[in-house]
Amino acid sequence: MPVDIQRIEKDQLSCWRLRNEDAEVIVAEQGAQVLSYRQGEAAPIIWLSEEAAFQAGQAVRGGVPVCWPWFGDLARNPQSVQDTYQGSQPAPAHGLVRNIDWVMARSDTNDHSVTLVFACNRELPGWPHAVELSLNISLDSKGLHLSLTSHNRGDTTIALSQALHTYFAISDIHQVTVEGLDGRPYIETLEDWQQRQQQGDLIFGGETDRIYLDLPSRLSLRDPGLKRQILLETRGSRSAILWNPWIAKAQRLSQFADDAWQRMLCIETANVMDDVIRLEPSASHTLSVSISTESI
Ligand SMILES: O=P(O)(O)OC[C@H]1O[C@H](O)[C@H](O)[C@@H](O)[C@@H]1O
Repeated sequence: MPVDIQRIEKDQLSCWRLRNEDAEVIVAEQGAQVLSYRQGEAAPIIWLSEEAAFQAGQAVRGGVPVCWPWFGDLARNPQSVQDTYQGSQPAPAHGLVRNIDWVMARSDTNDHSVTLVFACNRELPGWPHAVELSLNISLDSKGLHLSLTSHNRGDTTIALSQALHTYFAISDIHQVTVEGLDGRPYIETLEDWQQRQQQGDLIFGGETDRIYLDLPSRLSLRDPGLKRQILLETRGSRSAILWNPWIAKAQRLSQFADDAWQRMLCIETANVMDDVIRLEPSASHTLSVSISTESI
């Protein structure tokens, strides 16, 4: 089966389109952000907002933004992560790399798979640390594989939090279930960051913004409406954020239709809270997720 890599433009953003058999992935150089992933005529697997704007310097709503070298609000991170930022400007949410250009450093194709490697080795404002960052994006007959590697080239230990902030496309938020969380501790960020424990599978009945800890390597998103489950296999991660803005927050989000909360769910493969990374000099860490689907 032919595999194919093509450079395309989406408004102001330079992108790459990877195709393999009947699957297609589009990645923007800005942020090395996967924008979309679909297999054949089926509904997209990764969600991209119908109001997405492809503007330089602005993270695109949907796809897989890379959050690095911290996740979320820096002030909510462990002190060791907060201490790495020395900027005079307020620390931006989700770190420093999601709206700057990365470099497409390498591509590989063979009969069955296609891989792009993006690198981000720029100096980051307020973050004077020699950590090389790369994202490997690989499409094969099993699915889409993302691996984010941080390599400490400096001589001090650096603490990082991070996430592959994946937006999944779903039929209806009221009908989907996330399996693999039962019995796991989580932080309910909407109730004063209380620590709780998940009972059973996760279903959705309101705004959700939770940090799950101590996770197994496999989660699944069951979607009876689309007759499929999306499987996530992770490596180098024990934490994930489960996020859906629901009705009121949807109206405040940029590039987000008022009713889009019904059709998306973020499962963000992460290293946050007690799962942050301590990267010693010369050490590297890889955070990976493999995304595939099965019929149900
Ligand atoms: O609007 P953004 O900066 O892209 O953030 C979108 C969302 O990301 C994460 O999932 C956080 O847990 C949410 O609290 C946040 O609203």
